[in-house]
Amino acid sequence: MKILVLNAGSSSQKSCLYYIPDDARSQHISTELWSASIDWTKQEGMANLKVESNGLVVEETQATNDQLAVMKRCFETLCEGDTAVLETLAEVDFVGHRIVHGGRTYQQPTWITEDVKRTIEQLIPLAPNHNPANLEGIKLMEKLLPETPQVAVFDTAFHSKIPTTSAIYPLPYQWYEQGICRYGFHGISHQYCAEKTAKLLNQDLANLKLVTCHLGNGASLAAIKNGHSIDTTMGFTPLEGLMMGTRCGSIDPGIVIHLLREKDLTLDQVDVMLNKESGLKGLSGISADMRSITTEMENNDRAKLAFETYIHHLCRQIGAMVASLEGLDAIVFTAGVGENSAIVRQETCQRLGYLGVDLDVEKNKNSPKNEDIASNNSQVRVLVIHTDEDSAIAQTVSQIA
Ligand SMILES: Nc1ncnc2c1ncn2[C@@H]1O[C@H](COP(=O)(O)OP(=O)(O)O)[C@@H](O)[C@H]1O
Ligand SMILES: CC(=O)OP(=O)(O)O
Ligand SMILES: [Mg+2]
Repeated sequence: MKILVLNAGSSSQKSCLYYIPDDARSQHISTELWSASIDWTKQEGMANLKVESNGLVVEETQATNDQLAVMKRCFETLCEGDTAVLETLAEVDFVGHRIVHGGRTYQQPTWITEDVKRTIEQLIPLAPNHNPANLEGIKLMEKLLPETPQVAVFDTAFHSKIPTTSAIYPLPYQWYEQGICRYGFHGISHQYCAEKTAKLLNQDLANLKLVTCHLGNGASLAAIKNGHSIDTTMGFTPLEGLMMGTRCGSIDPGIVIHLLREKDLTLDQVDVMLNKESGLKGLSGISADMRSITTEMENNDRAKLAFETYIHHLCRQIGAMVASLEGLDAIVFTAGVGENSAIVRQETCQRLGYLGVDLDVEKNKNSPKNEDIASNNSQVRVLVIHTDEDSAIAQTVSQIA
């Protein structure tokens, strides 16, 4: 079967077409026929489209703010030009979507119906940077592939069984009953990385205590014990936890009350500030992109401050996850920053020496994918894993199809 996967992140739209032989569904075998990514962040009003298939890499830059038009163009390349791998789009058997917020309603992969779309829409206030793009993706696919069944795979699902003490906020209990609780995100990635880690270490996932660090534009940690998420840094929305590209992560909620009450900021202004103008971008005044921060920090104090604060928050919250796990066998780095920034891993691991973490600095320098980069003496393994949320979604779809 051929499965098209759509994964809308806060800074990018990634899509992949997989072929999974019918007799190999349970064996986690898939072939990637085509992949595309759209980067919305390179320059205001510009979208960068990169398509890979047939051994080619084709890049296009579109000068537009019309995200739907860029997405349409992206899917045209499945059937047109040198990157074509299909005669017609109708050859796609199923479409799988990463849906960021599933709330309490959806904790399993789910066939997309009008009800499912309505719930995704109702959850927009809880994931304003993601659920709208997810819904757009579903609607576009309904137009392009009206006969093709679509499946929603939820980023919240993996965390849906975390213990109540991790899930509940110490607010009046009625709010918990009304669904104000920790949902956690990046679950597809955290679960994929945990399974991959167990394979790479040749150990049973049931015996491992892991902290998975998903450091992309959005960033979160998960504490994984016996293969289950038992704690995570993102919460009711993808705003809590680590300092991120443009999001502040955890701050004193009193600041929000103060800004609204004393500083005459409107609710929308505070929302934009916390979600889009904070984090690396807010502190540095330069960029949300870790590449620019690490390049600039040699000569720029604010870039250096942004970097050091990022590492401080990361290490502090890794400590919190280790406390929840009551131990640690491995730390896993993944996603854009986690996979590619040697300096982020090095600075982090250096500060975690007290936990018995000892990095092989030479191995770390090359950012090897799917490898253990801890020294032989390290009491804790350190892995860099290329998160393949998309193939994980395709596998999930193939198992329910
Ligand atoms: N070589 C690199 N060094 C440091 N950071 C990088 C590198 N490549 C990508 N990144 C970071 O990864 C981020 C994107 O991560 P990604 O996981 O693709 O994000 P998302 O899915 O949230 O859109 C970019 O904002 C950039 O900061
Ligand atoms: C949930 C979330 O923050 O996702 P992303 O990192 O893809 O923006
Ligand atoms: Mg992502």
